[in-house]
Amino acid sequence: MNVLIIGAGYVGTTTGLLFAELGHSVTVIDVDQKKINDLQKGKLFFYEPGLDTLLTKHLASGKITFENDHQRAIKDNNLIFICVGTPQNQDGSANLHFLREASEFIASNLNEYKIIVIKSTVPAGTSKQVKLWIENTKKDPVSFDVLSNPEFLREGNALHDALYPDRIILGSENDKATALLQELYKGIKSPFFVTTPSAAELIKYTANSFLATKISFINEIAILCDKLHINVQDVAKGVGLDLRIGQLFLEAGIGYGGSCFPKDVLALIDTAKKNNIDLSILEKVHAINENQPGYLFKKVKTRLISLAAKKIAVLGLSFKAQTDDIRQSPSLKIIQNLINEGAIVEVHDPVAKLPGNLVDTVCQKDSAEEAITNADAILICTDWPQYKNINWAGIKNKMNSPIIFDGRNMLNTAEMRSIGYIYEGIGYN
Ligand SMILES: NC(=O)c1ccc[n+]([C@@H]2O[C@H](COP(=O)([O-])OP(=O)(O)OC[C@H]3O[C@@H](n4cnc5c(N)ncnc54)[C@H](O)[C@@H]3O)[C@@H](O)[C@H]2O)c1
Ligand SMILES: O=c1ccn([C@@H]2O[C@H](COP(=O)(O)OP(=O)(O)O[C@H]3O[C@H](CO)[C@@H](O)[C@H](O)[C@H]3O)[C@@H](O)[C@H]2O)c(=O)[nH]1
Repeated sequence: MNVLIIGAGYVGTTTGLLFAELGHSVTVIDVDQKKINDLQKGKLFFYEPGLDTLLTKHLASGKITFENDHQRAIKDNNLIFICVGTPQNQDGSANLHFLREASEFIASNLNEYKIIVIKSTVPAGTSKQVKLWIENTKKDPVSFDVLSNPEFLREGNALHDALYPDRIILGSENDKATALLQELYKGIKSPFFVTTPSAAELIKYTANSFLATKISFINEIAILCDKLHINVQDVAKGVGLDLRIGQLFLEAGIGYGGSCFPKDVLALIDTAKKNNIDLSILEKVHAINENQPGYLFKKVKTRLISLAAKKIAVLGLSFKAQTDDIRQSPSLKIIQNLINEGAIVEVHDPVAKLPGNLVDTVCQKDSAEEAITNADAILICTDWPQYKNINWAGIKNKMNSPIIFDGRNMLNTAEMRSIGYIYEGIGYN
C-alpha cells in the first residue's frame, strides 16, 4: 500500500518506519525542511534506540522517502496519516493550529477520494472538526473520510511499541476504510479495536491520564511513607501484585515529565471544563506532579541547610532514560531551584543536552564521575541504568561529603549506606 505521513517528528518518523517495515511504500513530508534534509541522509534529529538502523535499512530498500514536493505527495497518495504536533495552549487546551494547517493543505490538493487518519493526540470531536475544515476549503466535490488512530508509543521504546503495541485503536465509521486500515496493520499481532472517532480520541487522553494518576497516587503515598518510615517500593510491589492493579507505573520519584503526560492531563481537564464536568481528580494529579520535584529539593535543603556555593552534581537531564528529550523534565525544575539558592550545579546526561537558558549557569560534564568529583551532594534525576554501575565505593572519597538524593529510587539503599553514603530516596527508601 502507499502511505503518506504528514509530520516527521517522533510519531511520524516511527510510524513511517513501521509501515515500511510492514512492506508498504511510505512518503513523509514536513514543513521543517532541515528535518527532511537530515532524514534523507539517514540522520535522526532525536535519540531513539534502534530507529536509526531501521531508517538506514528502509532508505536503502526504497520503502521510505522523505519528500520536498508536498503538493505532489498529497495528490499521489490516498491514505494520509496526520502526525503533526498538538502542543499545549497557555490555558491547558490542545493547540490545533498545525492540525488545521495540515487539514487545509490536504483539502486544497484534494484530487480524488482519500482516507485521512489523525494520529496526533487530539480532543474528542476533533475528527468532526477536521472534516469541516476540509469541507470548507476543498475546491472540487471530492469525497473523503476522516479516521482516528491514536498513537501509544513511549519515547525510548518507540520501535518496540510500534511493532508490538498492546492494542491498535481505530475510530472509523466507514467499513471499507476500516478494512483498509486492518490490511495496513496486518503484520501486527495485537488486538484491533474499532470504535467511533470521538471515542478513539478520548481513549488516548484517558489512557495517558490514568497512567499519570497512578504515578501521582504512588507519589502521594510515598510522602506518607516517608512520614511513617515505610518503604514505598515494598508498598508498590505488594499492591501491584494484585493483577487488577499491576506493577507498572507505580514507581515513586520526582514526577512525570515529557511531551505527553503533562499536556494531555491538562487538555483532558480542559475538555471536561468546556463540558461543565468536574474532573477534579486530574486537577489533583497535575498539582501533585507540579510539587514532586520540589519534594526532593526540600529534602536537599533540610539536610544541607544552605546551598550557597555548595557544589551539587545532578545526574540526568532527560525526562526519563533512553531519550534525549528534556521537555517538561523534572530535572530542569530541580536545577533551577538549586541555582536560585546559589548552588554551583554540574550535570551529566548520557545523551541529553542542557537547554539554552541554562548553558551559561550550569556546567555539563562528559562523565558522571567528573560531575561527582568535589560535590557536596549528588541528585539523581533520571533513571539511566548506567548510573547503577558507577564505582560508588571508589568515587566516594572524591566527594566533599558523600550524600546522595535519589529522585528515582534506583540505587540499592542498604548497599549505598554500607559503603558510607548518606542516602535518601523518595518514600523512605
Ligand atoms: N512523542 C511521543 O512519544 C508521542 C507519542 C504518542 C502520541 N504523540 C502525539 O503525536 C503528535 C506528534 O507528536 P511528536 O512528538 O511526533 O511531535 P513533534 O513535534 O516531534 O513532530 C511534529 C512534526 O510535525 C511537523 N509539522 C507541523 N505542522 C506541519 C504541517 N502543516 N505539515 C507538515 N508537517 C508539519 C513539525 O515540523 C514537526 O516535525 C502529538 O499530538 C503528540 O501528542 C506523541
Ligand atoms: O512508574 C512510573 C512510570 C513513569 N514515570 C515518569 O512518567 C513520565 C512518562 O513516562 P513514559 O510513559 O514511559 O514516557 P512517554 O514517552 O511520555 O510515554 C507516554 O506518553 C506517550 C505520548 O502520549 C504515550 O504514547 C505513551 O503510551 C505514554 O506512556 C516519565 O517522566 C517517567 O519518568 C514515573 O515517574 N513513574
